[in-house]
Amino acid sequence: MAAAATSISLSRSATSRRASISSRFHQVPFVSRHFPLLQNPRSLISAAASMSVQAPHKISQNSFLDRKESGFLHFVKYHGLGNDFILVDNRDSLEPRVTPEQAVKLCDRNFGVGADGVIFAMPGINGTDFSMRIFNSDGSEPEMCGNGVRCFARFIAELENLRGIHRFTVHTGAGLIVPEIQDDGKVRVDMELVVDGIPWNVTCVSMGNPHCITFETKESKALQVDDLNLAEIGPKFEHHVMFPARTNTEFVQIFSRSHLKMRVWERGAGATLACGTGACAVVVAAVLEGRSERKCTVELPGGPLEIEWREADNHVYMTGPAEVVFYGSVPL
Ligand SMILES: N[C@H](CCC[C@H](N)C(=O)O)C(=O)O
Repeated sequence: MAAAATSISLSRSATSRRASISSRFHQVPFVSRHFPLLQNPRSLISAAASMSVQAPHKISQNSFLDRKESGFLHFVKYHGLGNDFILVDNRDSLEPRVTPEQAVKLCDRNFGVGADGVIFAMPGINGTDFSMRIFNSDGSEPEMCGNGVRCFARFIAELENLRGIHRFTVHTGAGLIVPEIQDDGKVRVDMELVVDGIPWNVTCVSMGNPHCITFETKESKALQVDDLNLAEIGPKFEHHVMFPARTNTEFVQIFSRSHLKMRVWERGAGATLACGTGACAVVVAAVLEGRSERKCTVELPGGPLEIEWREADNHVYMTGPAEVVFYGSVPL
């Protein structure tokens, strides 16, 4: 186990960096560290033990970001409200330069750098400016990460030396994300769901089974549910990468604050005439979005259901008919 030479160089944080780091880091010198890609966490200890602290000298963040020595992982540590990540410049390849197993070691807070995940800034895909992949600290790979994408945006701004307000497109496992760096250094991300190239405003509700409810696309401010081609759009929601277990999808039109109309594309069943859990999820979403009262009539293609999300006990009550169609016997 070769102890790798690791050096720490201290430098004052540059003014522009202060804009991107929360105030509690305002006076702390920026510490840049680069760790050789080690085979096991013990090596990190020997590397840490053998590290020599050079006399503090100023490095520009650009010179650090330009470091390319092979055999080392050069990274920048970011956090979004304490959710912290190791950010890696991977713009030269769509293959992460760190494996999930190495990510686990790097994220180890005792034997590694310590982080909630490793995020890779990669080349764009299908015309986007960049793509982002992330490994969790357990080595698994999520489709997306809200705090992470803000850190990603700040990292891109450093790498690309962007100043002021900037928006760029990022391909992620959850589809297209468009972060916007604001002039105060904060990052705004539109977390809409892009399905078939169209941004939809959605609210997702679990009734024990997953439901994705939408009242509008970003462009058109209200759905006319009878005009929708469910056979075309339904499967694109059901199989969207955002829903690894797939989802039921309810498309809703508001007639009044107590009268909603919905059509449903069910997971595993397609367009059905009625969906009880879906109607319940619709009322929960409508209340959460401030669109309806807690007690509504939900009109489905097969007929109405009375739904109440009762404030007193937080239960959702569904009232509706159930009728015999016929009696039958079949040979098995
Ligand atoms: N039709 C059922 C919902 C079935 C949901 C199923 N399609 C799923 O995969 O969750 C209902 O009335 O609640």
